[in-house]
Amino acid sequence: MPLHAHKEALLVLEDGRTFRGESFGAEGETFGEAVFSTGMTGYQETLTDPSYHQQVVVMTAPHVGNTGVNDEDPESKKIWVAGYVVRDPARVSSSWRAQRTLDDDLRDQSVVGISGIDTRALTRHLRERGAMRVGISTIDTDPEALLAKVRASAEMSGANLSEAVSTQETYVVEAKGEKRFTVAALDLGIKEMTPERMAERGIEVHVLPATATLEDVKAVNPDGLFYSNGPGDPAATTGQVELLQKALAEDIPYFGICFGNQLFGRALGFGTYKLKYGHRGINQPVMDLTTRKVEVTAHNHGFAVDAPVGEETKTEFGIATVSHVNLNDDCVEGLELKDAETGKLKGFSVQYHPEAAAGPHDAGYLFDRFIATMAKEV
Ligand SMILES: NC(=O)CC[C@H](N)C(=O)O
Repeated sequence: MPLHAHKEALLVLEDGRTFRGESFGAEGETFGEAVFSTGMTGYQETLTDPSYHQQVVVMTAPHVGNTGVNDEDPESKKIWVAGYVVRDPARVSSSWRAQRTLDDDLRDQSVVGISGIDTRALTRHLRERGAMRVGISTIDTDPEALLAKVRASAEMSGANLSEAVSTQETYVVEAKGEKRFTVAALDLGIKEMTPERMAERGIEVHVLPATATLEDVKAVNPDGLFYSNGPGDPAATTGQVELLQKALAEDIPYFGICFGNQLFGRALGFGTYKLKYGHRGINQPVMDLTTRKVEVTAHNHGFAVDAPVGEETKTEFGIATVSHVNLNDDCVEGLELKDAETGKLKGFSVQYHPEAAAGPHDAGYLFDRFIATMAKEV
């Protein structure tokens, strides 16, 4: 299937750097935070990850769209990225699983993209100057005019976005085989693979809206509480931090992924901060400080927890420690909370993605650790 005939498109960064390319996907104008993903595979999963809400994703992989689009790989019901920047879109989709082209999907879902961009130069710019706001337009190709709109657009710092992407209604993902545990999972932007990974281990997952209360959580009679990944600034997501504190005070075992790690950190009294350009890709090396084992892991985060590595922190809920660190930049990648008296694990979280779609499955053991925590075995 050939690409549609394309017209000129313009990309302008907040600091004034400008790139010219061609329209890819929908025509129009879009704004967001420019971030780059280094994943060489998994563009469908990236596009449909709700954590990318209000972000314009730059793909460092030079060829995007080669295997087209299917209805099996998405991580949610729609494409969430605010815009999409690629070097060279595939002219032909080639896979027995392909149902449509990527270009068609972007058009159908009104996602504005740009192709023909020197994504290597753009990525180096973001790496050196940091993530920043960006605009893409096929209708206003005057750089000065677009720059003014970029500078007037919303910032990621201070943005509370999880409620906008969350389910409105609770739904249940049934356990596969024998049901062993019930988990209340707060949907802050959950990816479909996460309840799936729990269900295949015998967990019945009740996915709750981001606005759920402690009563809603307890109504499920859960063995454990889970917080998902999600978009936005953890410092702006206060209601969910309060809910987590109440659950920890009631000794409900906890597991959090990505945003769920940042909110766990805040619930324990640590701060969070914005990374210069974040981690987005599927080959980030992380060390488990307990076992000293290194995992290759999938990431998508722009914020991180500020907690001391190698030190115990006394909190009102127990003793907190940093469990995992990133070997590229020493950033905190996991937290653990133990009961001050018994030393039993009360909760833990990781900044990366053990459900890994796309990505390596090195960190899949963390779902088993959640089961062991709920079973009070660790
Ligand atoms: N994938 C996520 O959960 C991202 C968390 C948060 N929005 C960040 O960018 O750091």
